[in-house]
Amino acid sequence: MGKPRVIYWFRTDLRLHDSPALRAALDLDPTWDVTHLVFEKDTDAYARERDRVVIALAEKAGIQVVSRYGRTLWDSDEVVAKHGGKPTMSITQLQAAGKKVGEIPRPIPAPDYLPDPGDMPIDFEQRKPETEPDINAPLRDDVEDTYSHIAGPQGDFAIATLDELGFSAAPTTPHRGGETNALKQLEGLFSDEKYAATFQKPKTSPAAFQPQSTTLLSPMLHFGALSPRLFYWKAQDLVEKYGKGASTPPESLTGQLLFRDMYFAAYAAIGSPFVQTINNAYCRFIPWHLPSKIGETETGGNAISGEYHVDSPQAEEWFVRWKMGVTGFPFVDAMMRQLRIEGWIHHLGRHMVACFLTRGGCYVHWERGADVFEEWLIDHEPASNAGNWQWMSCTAFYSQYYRCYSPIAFGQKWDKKGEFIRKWVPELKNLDEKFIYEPWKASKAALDEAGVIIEGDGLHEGTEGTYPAPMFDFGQRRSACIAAMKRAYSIGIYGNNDKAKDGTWKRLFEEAGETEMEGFGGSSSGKGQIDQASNQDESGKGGLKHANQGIAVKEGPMDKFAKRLKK
Ligand SMILES: Cc1cc2nc3c(=O)[nH]c(=O)nc-3n(C[C@H](O)[C@H](O)[C@H](O)COP(=O)(O)OP(=O)(O)OC[C@H]3O[C@@H](n4cnc5c(N)ncnc54)[C@H](O)[C@@H]3O)c2cc1C
Repeated sequence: MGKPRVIYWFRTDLRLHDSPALRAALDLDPTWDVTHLVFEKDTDAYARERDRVVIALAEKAGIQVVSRYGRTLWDSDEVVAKHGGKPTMSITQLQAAGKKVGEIPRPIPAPDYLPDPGDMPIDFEQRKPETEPDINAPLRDDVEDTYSHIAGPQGDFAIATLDELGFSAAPTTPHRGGETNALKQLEGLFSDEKYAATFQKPKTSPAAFQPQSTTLLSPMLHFGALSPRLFYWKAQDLVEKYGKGASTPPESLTGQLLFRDMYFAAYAAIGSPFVQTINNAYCRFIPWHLPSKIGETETGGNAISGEYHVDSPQAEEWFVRWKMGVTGFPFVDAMMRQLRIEGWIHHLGRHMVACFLTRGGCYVHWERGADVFEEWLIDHEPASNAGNWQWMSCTAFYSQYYRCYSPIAFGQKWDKKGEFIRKWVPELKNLDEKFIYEPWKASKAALDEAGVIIEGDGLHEGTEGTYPAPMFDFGQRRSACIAAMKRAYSIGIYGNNDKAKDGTWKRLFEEAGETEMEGFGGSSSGKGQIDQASNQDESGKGGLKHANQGIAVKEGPMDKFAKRLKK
């Protein structure tokens, strides 16, 4: 037999350093006569499903498949196996199971060379994949060109550019990816030994910008431009060298990476129900507003469909205003605008806006918030996103629902003068710091002096300097939410309970005196529902005021959605 010919499938590992799968491919000493397919293991539910199909096809074609884990500190499946097949629901469970798996492997060096693929004849039939429905259609200005040629639009196997994907707008995020940047960022982080060795997450400010107070390495980890093991061992070695005063998990840098592994292992154990309530035995059922529509999977199971029921027009309006960063609570709005433009916000900022949308304000389903994060985060990770939304909404991992973030006091704790708000909510940039978190309390004279008009709902074009009044009384909403959470906890059903699935939960909650769900079920016939996936154009007048004045933001489906809501 001749030398092996290997296709290496870059997926969750856009790097050369510490890539066990790439190493395995190179160890085959390939000649490029395809005999092997090699890729990094991915335990996300959709990836497992895809890989099952790919592996079957490859084996049928006589191609050997090799895969290695490298996306997490430990192989998530091994962690689950050492945890009795169960999901890791706390960092201590993860640590205990990880210990049984063994020491986190040290990173392996980048290869010295990559073999030249040489001649790659591609004179075979190209079967173009189905591209409908195209959920990005509203954002494209041009046709997607990715499949015009089997070796990519230019025929050179390069990654498609934004233009080639049909997007002409320039990216709004200032953050840039790639392994070179990732390693430079890592080096910068560890050059400040005191910062890295004594890092305590709860002491980092969500309002800090230029620079932010945490590492901002999450997008690099998401794309695999940075190996989590390299990051871990840099941090761990430094802590050992630093000695007294060094921080420890869960607050330390290593602790942050352990949280990441905890969510990955939880997802690996639970599978697709992990990213939803329905069928998820570990996620509490709470009758939030705007629940997902449930569809049937190919295997006959239930899965959220990406669309949702509008049980309450009021909650729908709150949700849209939350997403657009026009709630009238400046700290929440600043966070949501940073998220929309930059694709990243600080962890405690995520806490703040997630609590506000769910159990500490709007009582809107955490799955709605997770959808928005999925769309906008540049570090979006299904395991971390769903897991953290469950944590913050007190449906899993965490249960202290009576502890809510105040959109006023919490921001003031970090940023008395409101500099973060001034950056992201420029309508308020000249407002006295006494009112920057609560502009509705400012006197007419103070508002006039700052050129601010408090008016409207923020969803429509207004006079320059117009900022909306708060969309509700926060104190009242917090009390209503805590009372509703208390009832839901006492009823105590989970996503795999039949009552959660067949609708009989409703009677249970009515009997317990639940009023938060008024109007629930009113639109399940389809009336009043808004199909999020719809990309039909409509001619809503009075264009949406873009939340970030002076910053070009492309109108997305949600903008159209918001206009339609107001029509
Ligand atoms: C509602 C909500 C949704 C979130 N969605 C995501 C997501 O989609 N993708 C994502 O990577 N993180 C998510 N997080 C976790 C966390 O907010 C981000 O990982 C972190 O803010 C990234 O910034 P950083 O790299 O500066 O973090 P650092 O504090 O510097 O931490 C270093 C690394 O540890 C990991 N990490 C830290 N905290 C967590 C955590 N709580 N959960 C999982 N990993 C963590 C990240 O990979 C991060 O890059 C979410 C948090 C919340 C509250």
